[in-house]
Amino acid sequence: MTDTTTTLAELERRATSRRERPGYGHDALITCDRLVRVFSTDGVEVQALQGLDLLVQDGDLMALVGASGSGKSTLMNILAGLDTPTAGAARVAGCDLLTMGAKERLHYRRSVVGFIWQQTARNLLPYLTSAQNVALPMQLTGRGKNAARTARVDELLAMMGVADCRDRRPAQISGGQQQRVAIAVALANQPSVLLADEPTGELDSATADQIFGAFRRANEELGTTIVIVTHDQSVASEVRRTVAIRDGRTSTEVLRRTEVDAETGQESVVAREYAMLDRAGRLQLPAEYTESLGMRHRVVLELEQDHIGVWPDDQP
Ligand SMILES: Nc1ncnc2c1ncn2[C@@H]1O[C@H](COP(=O)(O)OP(=O)(O)OP(=O)(O)O)[C@@H](O)[C@H]1O
Repeated sequence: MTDTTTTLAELERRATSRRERPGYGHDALITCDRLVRVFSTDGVEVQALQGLDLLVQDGDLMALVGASGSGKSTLMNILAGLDTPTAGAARVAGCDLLTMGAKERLHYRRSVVGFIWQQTARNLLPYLTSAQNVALPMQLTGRGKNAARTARVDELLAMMGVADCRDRRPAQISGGQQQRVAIAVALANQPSVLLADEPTGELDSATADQIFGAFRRANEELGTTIVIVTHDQSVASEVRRTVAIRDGRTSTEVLRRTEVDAETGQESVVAREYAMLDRAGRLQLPAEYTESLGMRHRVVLELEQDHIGVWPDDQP
């Protein structure tokens, strides 16, 4: 009898502690929890996202990389509020991207996220000057009085290093300047998150560096969280965190930190690559590792004191 009571009490205690444990990503600005997106065309299903987990903290500046077709743009479209996932959960700055109604979605796209696309022409209205392009999002949301808006427009254009483009239309400025004006447009309504899909894809490397500098300033001076999809290795290696997507899931992550040499005082950036362990305990082993050891369908796992060993199948 006592045993049964103890067991029940213990079970209850465990259930309560599980219920009270903070949910996955409760303190993250962006939470993607087992995100799935299936596209069906002509009866053929493509699983663009296959249970993707991703957490981004407030104030992060991070890059997303991955082969063509791995699901990067699908994820960005969902985070931008332009597409809805098939299953899973996605939350950005407290907004639930699956259950949002039309009105909330409009507010989300105008004020919570800002986006910059690869095609410079997609970011700006061609018949408006840079200043008018930056002012437009504020006018649409009725934000601020005229004088305050003008001041913010000038402040953002100056921060992005394109104050001299103020009164020119997109066709009268370079592609790199257009992208920097586009960042100012995206920042106009003080979004929590900036999303950029290959923002330097159409530009040469010197111009790409300037664009990246503009993102860094937005991150450091305004505290805006920034997620950049890029193929550009130099951009990916500039950020503290690079997450790789493979087959619709996050697969590896590189974290970089600055170390100071105790003797010389010299600073150097140290990068470390991590494999992602998803919430179900799944781990994606790099193909080059498994191939080099001939690992295929089964592997042997052994729990050691401070690591888990993975060996090739020992059965004939
Ligand atoms: N609207 C759609 N209809 C059908 N399939 C789609 C659609 N959008 C994307 N896909 C498919 O989903 C998968 C992921 O595509 P996605 O565009 O997200 O990849 P990506 O990593 O952004 O690629 P890239 O680097 O080439 O832009 C691909 O197989 C793609 O063909």
